[in-house]
Amino acid sequence: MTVRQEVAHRPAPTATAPAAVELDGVTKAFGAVQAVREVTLRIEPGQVYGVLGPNGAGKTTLLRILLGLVRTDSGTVNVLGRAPGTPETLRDIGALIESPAFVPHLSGRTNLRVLARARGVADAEVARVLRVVDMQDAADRRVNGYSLGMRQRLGVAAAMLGEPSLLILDEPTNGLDPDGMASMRSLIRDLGGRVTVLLSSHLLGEVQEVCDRVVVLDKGAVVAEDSVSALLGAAGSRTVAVWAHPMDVAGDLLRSNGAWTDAVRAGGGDDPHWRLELDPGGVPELVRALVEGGVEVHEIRRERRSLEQVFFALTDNSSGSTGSGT
Ligand SMILES: Nc1ncnc2c1ncn2[C@@H]1O[C@H](COP(=O)(O)OP(=O)(O)OP(=O)(O)O)[C@@H](O)[C@H]1O
Repeated sequence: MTVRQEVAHRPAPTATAPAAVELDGVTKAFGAVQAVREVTLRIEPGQVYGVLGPNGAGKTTLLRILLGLVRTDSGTVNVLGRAPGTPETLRDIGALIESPAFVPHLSGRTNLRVLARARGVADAEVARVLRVVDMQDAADRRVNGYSLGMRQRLGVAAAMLGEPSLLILDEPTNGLDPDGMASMRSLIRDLGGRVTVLLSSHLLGEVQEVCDRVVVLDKGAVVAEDSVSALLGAAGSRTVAVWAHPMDVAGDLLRSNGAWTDAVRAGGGDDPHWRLELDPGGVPELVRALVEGGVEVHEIRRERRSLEQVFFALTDNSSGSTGSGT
């Protein structure tokens, strides 16, 4: 059974459903450190929502605020239509913050049973969440023999006990190998749509692949909040690649025009083309100039920027503290 089928009995959120998370002007300082500054955002039910930012940007503080673990200085916080941190609110939230703690000499299944009982969740839930994270086969082995990836999956299973409608995952692929990352990504993607998933990550490739929407924080403040596709589109690159024949004639024409003197030859011998900076409105003029100069234009393609490039441009952080995740 797929994750989709496992959670299918939960009705899909409707357009009129209240926000899963709503923050308005939220601010938090630790002494002189302004960890969160005037953050306003809304997360719709069923979204897979990413919180991105360089080290110290305020990601963990934000997640802790949602769990009621940190009290804000000002602003309003609404989680699943309620105040954060109350027993009713927490009952409907599953969280995986840092590495999950399990009793090492007990099996995965027994660990989940202990947690289920402590939370007043029916035993049958254990089998369900094990199926969702595809851990049935390893469920009766001791946790101390699990790989890191298996522990993380068990952590997600634990967070899902009792069918919370909001899952908060802090760096869910932290320390996983590429296989573990891929299966965690597909698990998160499958959960989206039915459950609201809020995840923080340094791994931009991961966020680009799994999230519907992201907020980018820098020094506690929101520097962007949008769908991943809009962020990539809005920050669209000015760089275009031009395939034309003959190449040399095209190059002479480009370089003789004051607007395109930055054109450089790229692609090596196999795939020669010209690369240059060009605004979208400049394409017709470029094509006209080439064709009038006797050049055949085979293709013009605008380069897509990766979320990583957008992120660095937004946060002015090119120190490499954030990996590409791929
Ligand atoms: N309990 C605390 N006491 C004092 N300062 C804190 C506390 N918690 C966080 N901070 C500070 O607030 C700022 C934001 O920290 P936070 O952990 O939220 O960032 P982050 O984006 O999660 O960073 P990282 O990616 O490194 O985990 C940092 O400057 C941090 O040192």
